[in-house]
Amino acid sequence: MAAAIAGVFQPEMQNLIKESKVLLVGAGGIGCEVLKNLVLTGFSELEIIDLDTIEVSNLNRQFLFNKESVGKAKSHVAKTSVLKFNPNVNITSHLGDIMDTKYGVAFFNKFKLVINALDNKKARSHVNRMCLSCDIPLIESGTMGYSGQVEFIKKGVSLCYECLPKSEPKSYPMCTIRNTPKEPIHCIVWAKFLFGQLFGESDEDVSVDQTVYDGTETKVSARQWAEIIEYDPKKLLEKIFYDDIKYLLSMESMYTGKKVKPVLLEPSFFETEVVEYRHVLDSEVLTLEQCKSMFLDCIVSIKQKLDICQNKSLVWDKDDDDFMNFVVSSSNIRSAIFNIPLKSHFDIKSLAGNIIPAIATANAIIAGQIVIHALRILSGKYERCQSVFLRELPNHKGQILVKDKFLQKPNPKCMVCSTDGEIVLSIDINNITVKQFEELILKKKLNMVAPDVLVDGRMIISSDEDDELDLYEKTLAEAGVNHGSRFSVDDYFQNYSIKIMLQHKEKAQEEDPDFEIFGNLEELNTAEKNNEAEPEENDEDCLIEKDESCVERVDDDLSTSDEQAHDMVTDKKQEDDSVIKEDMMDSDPEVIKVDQEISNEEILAMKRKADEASEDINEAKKSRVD
Ligand SMILES: Nc1ncnc2c1ncn2[C@@H]1O[C@H](COP(=O)(O)OP(=O)(O)OP(=O)(O)O)[C@@H](O)[C@H]1O
Ligand SMILES: [Zn+2]
Repeated sequence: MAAAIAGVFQPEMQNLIKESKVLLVGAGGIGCEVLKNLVLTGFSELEIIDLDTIEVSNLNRQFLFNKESVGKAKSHVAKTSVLKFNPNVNITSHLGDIMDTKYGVAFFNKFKLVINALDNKKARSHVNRMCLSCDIPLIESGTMGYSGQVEFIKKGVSLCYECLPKSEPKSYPMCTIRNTPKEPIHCIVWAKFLFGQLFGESDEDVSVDQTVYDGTETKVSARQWAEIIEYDPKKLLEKIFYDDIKYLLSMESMYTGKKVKPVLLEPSFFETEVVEYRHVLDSEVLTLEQCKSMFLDCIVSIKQKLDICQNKSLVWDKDDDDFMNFVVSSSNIRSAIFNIPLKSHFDIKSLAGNIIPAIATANAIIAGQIVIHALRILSGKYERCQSVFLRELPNHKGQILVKDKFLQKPNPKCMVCSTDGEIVLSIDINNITVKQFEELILKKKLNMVAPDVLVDGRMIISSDEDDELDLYEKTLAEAGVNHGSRFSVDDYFQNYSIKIMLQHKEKAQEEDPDFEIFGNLEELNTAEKNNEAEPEENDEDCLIEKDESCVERVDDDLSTSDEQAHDMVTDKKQEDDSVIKEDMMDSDPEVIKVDQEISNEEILAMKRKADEASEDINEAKKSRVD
């Protein structure tokens, strides 16, 4: 089935297709489709990289793989499969991480075009930087359920991947989770934390500590108490769903205003016999009595698993029936206490596992569009490579595949693709070590791989192991960093530099964010003024983050249409403050807001343009929140 492109394309284009070396990053859902399309279109010089091996769950949509491929490298199997369609193609496959330093500038420079078919922001940001640095056009893509998008990225020509703020995974205030849940998801998140607290490494404690009356009245953690009572299911039930609730109710001030007060379950609930629940379909909602019975049963089974587990710590997994039952039963009992509707096993599994099913058709449509972009890029028609969006529902014109009217220009204030990138870091210099600064801010937040840092001309972090700087365990203050110091940060691997201006801000209380990043000083001052003017009544400072494990990148609300050309407007909720706040003591960020600066004036100007261009501005405002 070798590609026959003679007669389809002009001779010059045929040569470009045959000779242009293309790198495909990711051989998953979109990657497999793209590879097949490239090969069938006549592309003949391809390299593909993926760090993963094939799992059974990939087989429903990653059709270059079959049962025999399970456990083998995705990139190698994908290569072998497509060679059957067209054996005249030269494909090199790599089993590896694209962020590995062996895939540096020399590797990227070989390619005429790079295509991202990835599933995480970190790798996407990295490839974005490599392509900007090598000035290679990049096609960025993503799908989520029925939605998807394709974007063209070229240095100085278009927006880069990091030009606009990205929506962060949905997060919930920790205080809401602990004390004032309002929606089923709050109880589901709480139940997962409870699992961690009782059986695993606790991220957050959601059940109160206990006093043990053993003559000494010792205060012990809920986990220690559970061990003391040998995970007696009935005692746990009573503690979690009665004693803890009574404790919450004792804190009068907690339930002022609109906050829903929990209602104590009748003591008889804890006494009654167990009922049968196993016949209930996953799509049906259990009764409260059935939830109780399920809870009692799964505690016994989980305890058995804990006993045989070597390190005495379990990790919650949606695919373990007992673990899942724990979350179903305990989240539903808590919902009943807070007058929140109960949910079915099926719904809770989707919410708890953050599962958005991958749709093969969405991947196929996006992959088709990627190849159309690739052809336009090769023929230099950059202006025709506007972003394309696959919508879950048709727009007012009945279209599901819509594109921006114009190619968006780079954001002059982008901290990645603009030449004068400088950001302001507000942090307590006595409360962070040089090592934490490197790991949590430079690598984790700013996506660098191997940074070198000079402060006021003095090196404090080096990517060269031979440089023995010996400062890593020191705080920034001890390493000679002051309020107003300027960091010059270079990542030679990514060929990326940024200046960071440091503002010392004492961490007054535990809940204060450990650091904040602002686009510039003006923004910092505005944020500070706002803080002074309106102290946040809410519990925003103790947010937790939802898993994003299964979510590929995509616009949350793809309501773009042809006319809604300039809707690079972010969702109004996000544009309020372009700040990153993060708790660096946790491995996971506690609070994240969007980074990078787009001034309000710019946003207004964009909105005005969108107004002019669109018949339906309301729809436009909702879109583009990736
Ligand atoms: N840093 C990286 N280097 C190389 N490949 C990567 C990197 N990060 C992610 N990938 C690959 O990108 C692909 C993305 O594909 P996809 O979104 O379909 O994910 P998947 O893991 O195949 O499916 P799912 O997550 O739904 O089970 C995966 O095969 C993944 O291994
Ligand atoms: Zn940019």
